[in-house]
Amino acid sequence: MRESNDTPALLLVNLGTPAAPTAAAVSAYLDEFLSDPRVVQLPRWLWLPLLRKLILPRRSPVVAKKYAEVWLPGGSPLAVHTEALAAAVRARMPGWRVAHAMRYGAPSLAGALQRLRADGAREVRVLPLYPQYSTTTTEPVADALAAHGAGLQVSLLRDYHRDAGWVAAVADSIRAHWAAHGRGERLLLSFHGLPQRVVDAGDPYARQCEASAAAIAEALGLAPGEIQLAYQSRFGKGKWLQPDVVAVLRQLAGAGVRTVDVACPGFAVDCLETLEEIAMQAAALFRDAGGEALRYIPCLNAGAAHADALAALAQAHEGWR
Ligand SMILES: C=CC1=C(C)c2cc3[nH]c(cc4nc(cc5[nH]c(cc1n2)c(C)c5CCC(=O)O)C(CCC(=O)O)=C4C)c(C)c3C=C
Ligand SMILES: [Fe+2]
Ligand SMILES: [Fe+2]
Repeated sequence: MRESNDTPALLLVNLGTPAAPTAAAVSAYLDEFLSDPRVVQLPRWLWLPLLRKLILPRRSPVVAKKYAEVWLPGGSPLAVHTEALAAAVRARMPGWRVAHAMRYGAPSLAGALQRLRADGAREVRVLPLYPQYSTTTTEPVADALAAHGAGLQVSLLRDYHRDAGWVAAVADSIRAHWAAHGRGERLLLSFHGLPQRVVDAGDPYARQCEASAAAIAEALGLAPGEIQLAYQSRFGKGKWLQPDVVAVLRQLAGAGVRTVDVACPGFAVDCLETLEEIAMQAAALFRDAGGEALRYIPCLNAGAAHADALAALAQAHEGWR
C-alpha cells in the first residue's frame, strides 16, 4: 500500500557498525565515527593524523577479531538487532512508515531521509536509540538532520531515560532473567562510559544514567543500594566516568560475591560492547578474580515490550522537538 503524503514517518537511528568483521571494514567505520568532532573533541590538526596513522592501523585488526567472535549469519549484531527492532515497531504502527538508519556507516541517515522524501513523507520523527542523551551520540544525529533533512518537517526525541514503558521493559527483562536463572547476589547496571571532561563540560548523560538506574531499581522494588551502576568501554588515555565496570567486578569478586547479574540498559540492542566486552571479557575477568559466574542479561533487542515502548514513544504528543 502506498501511504498518503500526510502519513508521518518514524526513523530509528543507531550508532553504526562495521560492514564486515575485517580490519579494513572496521577501520573505515571507526574512521567515520571517531573523526566526528562531537565524539572526539581534540583539535583536528592533532587528532586526525593520530587517528589515521597510529590508532586505526593498530586498533582495527584487534577490534576486527572481537567482532568476528560475535558476528551473526545476518551480519553485525547491532545491525541485525536494529533491523529486527525496526520491523517489530513497524508491525505496531499501522499507517506509519517506519525506517531505520545508522549515524555512521550503512544504512546511512542521509539515504534514509532521501528515501522518505522520495516516498512523499513530510513529517519525520527521528528516534535515536540512545535512552540517555549525550552530546557525543544524540547531538551528532541532530547534526546529520540539519545537514540532510531539507524539505522534511523533522523532529527529534532527545532521550527517554525515565520513560515508563522503557523502564518497565528493562525491569521485566531483569525479572525474566531471574525467573529463568535464579537471582544473582548482586545486580549491576553497566552503561557506556564517557570522558570525564565531556561530563565536566555539562553533558547530562551521567545524571540520566543515574536516574535510569534509580527508576529501574524502583520498578523492581529494590532499594537504591541494591543496584549498582558502572561504566564500560573506556577508550584512550584520559579519565572516564567512574566507577569502571572492571574495577567494580574485581572489587565484588574480592569481597566474596560469587554471582552477579549484569544488564546494559543504555544499549537498545546487543552489540560488540555488550556481547564481547561484558558477556565474554568481563565474565572471564570476574571468574579469574575469584567469582563464580557473571550472568549477562541481554538487551531489549526486538522484544515485544521494547517495540511496544518505542511505538508508544513515537506516537506520544510530548518530547518531540
Ligand atoms: C571517544 C570515544 C567514544 C565515545 C565518547 C563514545 C560514546 C558512546 N558510545 C556509545 C555506544 C556505542 N559505542 C560503540 C562502540 C565504540 N565506541 C567507541 C568510542 C566512543 N564511544 C569505539 C572506539 C567503539 C568501537 C569499538 C572499539 O573500537 O572498541 C558501540 C558498539 C558498536 C558495534 O558495532 O557493536 C555502541 C552501541 C554510547 C551510548 C556513547 C555515549 C554515551
Ligand atoms: Fe503501505
Ligand atoms: Fe562508544
